[in-house]
Amino acid sequence: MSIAVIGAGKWGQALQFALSKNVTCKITSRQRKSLENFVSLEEALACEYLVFALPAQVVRTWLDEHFQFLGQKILVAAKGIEKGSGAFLNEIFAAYIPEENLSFLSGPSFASEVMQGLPTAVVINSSNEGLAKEFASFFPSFMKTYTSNDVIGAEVCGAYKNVLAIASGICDGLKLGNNARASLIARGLVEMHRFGKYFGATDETFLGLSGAGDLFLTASSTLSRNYRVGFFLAEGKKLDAILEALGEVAEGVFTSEAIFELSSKHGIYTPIAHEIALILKGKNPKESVKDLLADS
Ligand SMILES: NC(=O)c1ccc[n+]([C@@H]2O[C@H](COP(=O)([O-])OP(=O)(O)OC[C@H]3O[C@@H](n4cnc5c(N)ncnc54)[C@H](O)[C@@H]3O)[C@@H](O)[C@H]2O)c1
Ligand SMILES: O=P(O)(O)OC[C@H](O)CO
Repeated sequence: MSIAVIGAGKWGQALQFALSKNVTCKITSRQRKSLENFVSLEEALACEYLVFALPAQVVRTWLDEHFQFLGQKILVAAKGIEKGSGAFLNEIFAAYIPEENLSFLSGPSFASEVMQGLPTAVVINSSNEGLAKEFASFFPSFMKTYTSNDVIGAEVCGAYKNVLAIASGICDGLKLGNNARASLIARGLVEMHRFGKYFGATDETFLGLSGAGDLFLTASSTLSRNYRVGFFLAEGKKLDAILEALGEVAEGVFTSEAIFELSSKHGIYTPIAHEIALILKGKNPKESVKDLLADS
């Protein structure tokens, strides 16, 4: 078997590190990097299994410009909803790859901890159970892999938790306390569930690794890029400067806009995500806190 990771950012490198414990895992990116088994894009695309670790917002353009379906089996490792279109990643990939060849990775998984070989549990989500189990079998013993067929639920959880992590960072940046952060995360889980159910997600996904697990992780740690964006926004730093200094993607910044658009279009009650979208457009975080506390 042959497998390659597309994208050599933090997550792509972490996934190659993990997968290389069990199999020879190639990696490629637009800029050549001095990584073991770094290969050309052509060589990567010729592999039987591909793991996509690109930022969600560039996926459609990347597929348009580079991808040719040769029967590859795909594991999408990105988390996000495309702004502008409001498209989920499974919808974007479905235009290029048959559903039975598609799977999606979710769950509480900081790249930096995977790179240390620390215990991690993830979920591989696909309508094709056999494919999910194939990819699950490639992961090393320190990464416990579960499988699920709730692709929509996993996608909503992975994307929405990033927006809630920004909210949690804002809460801590404003020094509102542990009570406030716990309430925010709990209400955020309810809101994420409401949003996911609208699009056909399954209830238990939100109580598992993809939902509560990834939300608790990301909303409670400075290891999260999204949490750090929120924290620095609360301190009055400008978003552009925060992202420049971060040097890595914070998907919640873009997914926030996508959720705002989808919720407005479909009439879904998502007050926390709504306020985060407004804050990212310049609203004072302290005003948002007042509005959320005053909200029914
Ligand atoms: N870092 C983590 O802990 C982690 C864990 C789970 C999931 N993810 C998800 O994985 C995805 C990637 O995150 P990351 O942490 O690797 O981000 P990153 O910022 O570390 O790396 C992103 C990589 O994508 C490349 N890239 C950006 N635009 C591109 C384009 N147009 N064409 C080709 N390559 C492009 C960049 O050069 C960079 O190497 C995100 O959706 C993220 O939410 C990250
Ligand atoms: O650093 P973040 O906020 O993008 O979170 C990384 C992973 O999604 C955690 O599961």
